[in-house]
Amino acid sequence: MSSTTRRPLMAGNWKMNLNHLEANLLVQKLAASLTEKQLTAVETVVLPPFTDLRTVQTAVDGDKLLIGYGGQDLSPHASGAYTGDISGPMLAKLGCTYVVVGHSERRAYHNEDDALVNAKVKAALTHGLTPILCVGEGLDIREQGTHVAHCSDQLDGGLAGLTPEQVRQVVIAYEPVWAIGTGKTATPDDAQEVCGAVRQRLAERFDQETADQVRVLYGGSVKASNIASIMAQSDVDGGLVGGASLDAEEFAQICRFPEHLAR
Ligand SMILES: O=C(CO)COP(=O)(O)O
Repeated sequence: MSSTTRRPLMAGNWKMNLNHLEANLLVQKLAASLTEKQLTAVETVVLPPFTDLRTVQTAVDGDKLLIGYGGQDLSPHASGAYTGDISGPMLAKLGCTYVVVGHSERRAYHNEDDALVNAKVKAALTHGLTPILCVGEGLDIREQGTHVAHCSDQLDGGLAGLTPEQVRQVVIAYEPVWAIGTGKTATPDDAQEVCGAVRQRLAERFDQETADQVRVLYGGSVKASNIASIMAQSDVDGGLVGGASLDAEEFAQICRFPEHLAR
């Protein structure tokens, strides 16, 4: 399967930004900035903070917007005494289709290791959510030149114990930590090197059909000005966009990256 048969996915990770009123405004503006043709060609998803999800659901359902949404994290547990956590069934009930798992900020600030990330991937799948499993190396690993092995290990850990059928429902995001929020984007070749290696690893660990079907995103200082060159890489199927997704027009421009969708 070539990259042209995998539907491009642009996901806006709002991180800890925007209250529910601002969320409503941004979703409405985003939908108004994109045509039905554009929203059909490129799957467009927002990943707001938990406190905004009900508002986003109301906006999307009320106006039948062709925009998907999801959470930025989930508990590995379905319910129980886990103060402060949010479960897969709660996200699914709000109409979420996606959930980010193993973002480098969760790994760094909440000590999430591959075993926990793996449990969260499994919880997401159990509750009908598509996990966006993040992998990526820090600057030290990049400078040592061991970034491909590092990302492959995170991939193996995150997908441990899954069947090929389950892996086909997962989205992988390669986010080099040194490129997140720094304005320092990986070159298109850097993005392709690791996204290609991720796909190759999926073929080795699972099977070729799985590797061909799974969408692999790039994330790290994606902007309207650099998305086209990143998307020109054969193994990059979309973007996981942080800062630039907080501006409706910039994110809409990112979603219009294919030349024929520009107008
Ligand atoms: O972490 C990211 C998305 O999950 C990337 O963030 P920036 O686009 O702000 O660099």
